[in-house]
Amino acid sequence: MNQSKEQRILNFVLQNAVRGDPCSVMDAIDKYCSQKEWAMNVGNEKGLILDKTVEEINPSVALELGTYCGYSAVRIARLLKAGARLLTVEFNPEFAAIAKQMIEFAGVQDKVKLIEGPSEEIIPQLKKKYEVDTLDFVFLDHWKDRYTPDTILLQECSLLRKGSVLLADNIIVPGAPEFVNYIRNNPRFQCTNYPSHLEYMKVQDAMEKAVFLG
Ligand SMILES: O=C(c1ccccc1)c1ccc(O)c(O)c1[N+](=O)[O-]
Ligand SMILES: [Mg+2]
Repeated sequence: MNQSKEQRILNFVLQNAVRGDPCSVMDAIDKYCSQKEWAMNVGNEKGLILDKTVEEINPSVALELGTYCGYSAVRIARLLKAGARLLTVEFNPEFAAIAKQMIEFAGVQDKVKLIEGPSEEIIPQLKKKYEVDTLDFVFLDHWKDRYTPDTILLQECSLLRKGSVLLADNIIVPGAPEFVNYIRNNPRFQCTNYPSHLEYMKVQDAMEKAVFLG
């Protein structure tokens, strides 16, 4: 049966990266997706914004919405301190299966909990089922029309605390205009925009950071 693009990305990583070396995994994905087949990984340019945000926060508990092939999960997990953890949520079972292998090959599986299912079902389970008190960092990179309802749901579930940081990908392309309107006009968030480019393309994109003020 024809392989999926995501399987071809994983195969390229398995053949070209170094097991247990997260940076080699990120580099292999970026090389394949810039030279062979475009894919919706956050990429290196926006990835550096993600890195700086994670390093500033040094989170104990981080949440990612939208795992895809695991590129940003590997990127985030490699920066986490001992004992810190990333919960990453993926709705698509095929993507989740690829991401699981990618995370394990990169050697960051002990820091990452991959949860398969819709974000609107998983978020209300985080406290009791996944033993989360509050989230220090949330990376939003899933369906763009879920950014706003899931941000509201995080608040309703008391998962944000004063200083919790949200970072949202794709503010321009594909775009999340409803989320931008919601978050920038909400007095409970302090927002910062980071202009960048769509992964592997010369197309304007941006990330939005939103600090929860409590
Ligand atoms: O929505 C798409 C998309 C739309 C159409 C075709 C391919 C991808 C997309 C594009 C770039 C992203 O960085 C990203 O996170 C996504 N996404 O689905 O979450
Ligand atoms: Mg994205």
